[in-house]
Amino acid sequence: MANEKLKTEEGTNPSIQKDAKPLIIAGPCSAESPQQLVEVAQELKKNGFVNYMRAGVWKPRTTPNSFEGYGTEALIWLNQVKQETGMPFATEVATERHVYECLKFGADLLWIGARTVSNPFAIQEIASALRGVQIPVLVKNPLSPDLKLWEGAINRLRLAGVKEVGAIHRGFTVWHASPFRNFPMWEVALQLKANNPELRVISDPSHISGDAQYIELLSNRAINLGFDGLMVEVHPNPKIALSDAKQQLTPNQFNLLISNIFEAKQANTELMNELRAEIDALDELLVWALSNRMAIATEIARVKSETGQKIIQPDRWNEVLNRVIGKGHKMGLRTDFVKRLFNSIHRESLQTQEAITQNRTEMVKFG
Ligand SMILES: O=C(O)C(=O)C[C@]1(C(=O)O)C=C[C@@H](O)C=C1
Repeated sequence: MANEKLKTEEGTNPSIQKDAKPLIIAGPCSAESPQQLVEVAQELKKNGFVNYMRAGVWKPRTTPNSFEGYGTEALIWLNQVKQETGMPFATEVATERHVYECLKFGADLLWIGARTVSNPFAIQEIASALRGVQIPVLVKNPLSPDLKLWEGAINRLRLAGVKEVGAIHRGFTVWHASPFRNFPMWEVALQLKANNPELRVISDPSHISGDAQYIELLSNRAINLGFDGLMVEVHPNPKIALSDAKQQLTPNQFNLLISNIFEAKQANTELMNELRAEIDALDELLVWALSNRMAIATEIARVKSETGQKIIQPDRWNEVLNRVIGKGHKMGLRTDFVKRLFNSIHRESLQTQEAITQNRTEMVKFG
């Protein structure tokens, strides 16, 4: 991968504090077995961009009898995988007990899901359980586009003393036909960012789309809008996933996604810098040319005042204008633009000349 600068540094304690690097969290929707977790952790480690491996342990499911996660047993697996691979892990908590279990088994980051964030009692319970503990916590947006409720949950954690709080945009639940599972309503998350410039806000294209085919599109959109990172679901074999099979990427698809987004972005930045440097150089030439032109107009003004010629010379000006319009046309410039630009230069030239001749008349009168 070309974009070495953005890679996570080996051995550094991952943090969610704002810095230049994107915060990347990836991994399966649910922790399904120790083998599944080792396999995905090794792949994510190889990718080099991933700060935390995600895996759901307790799954708040919409429909009863869906797979609800392996609970504490899965935390034991995650802890072992972390020892083996060195990959820090993140999981979702919804109750006080979840927080205690996660802390006991060495979770490195916690997130709070949309359903839980929608309930201030649940958030307060989690915030109180986190008092005095330093672990990064990310708060997903609530189910409805209620910015105050989202900010309220973030503030409850801050008031409990959690220093590293961030946010995850996972879209909003709507009742209408849409290609996406959730409605992105980017403006809500952007407003959260605007209100809290220090807050790291990442996007979760897997939950917004509910469909692996839209993840690149949504990830690109998020990064271009200035989100601070991504949370993406990755499974060694999505087809057999126990939850959200349709929205999980294979490790290869994930590697491609990351290289497409960040390498393309870096290439774009380099190209932009080169192009802007060229514009700067040309602007300097323009200013140099304008300043020289004005110096010559000043010289002409002196000659005019000595020989009694009028400052404005319509015939000469038409000649100048037609020549530059003709040249401009050949070089792809619109006539209207060249006309406006040169008429403005002419006005400045006339003003400069008037000031000069005025001065000279006064000098003759009084001096
Ligand atoms: O050619 C002149 O007489 C000038 O003073 C120069 C200039 C110009 O800026 O190009 C300025 C005023 C005239 O109306 C025509 C042309």
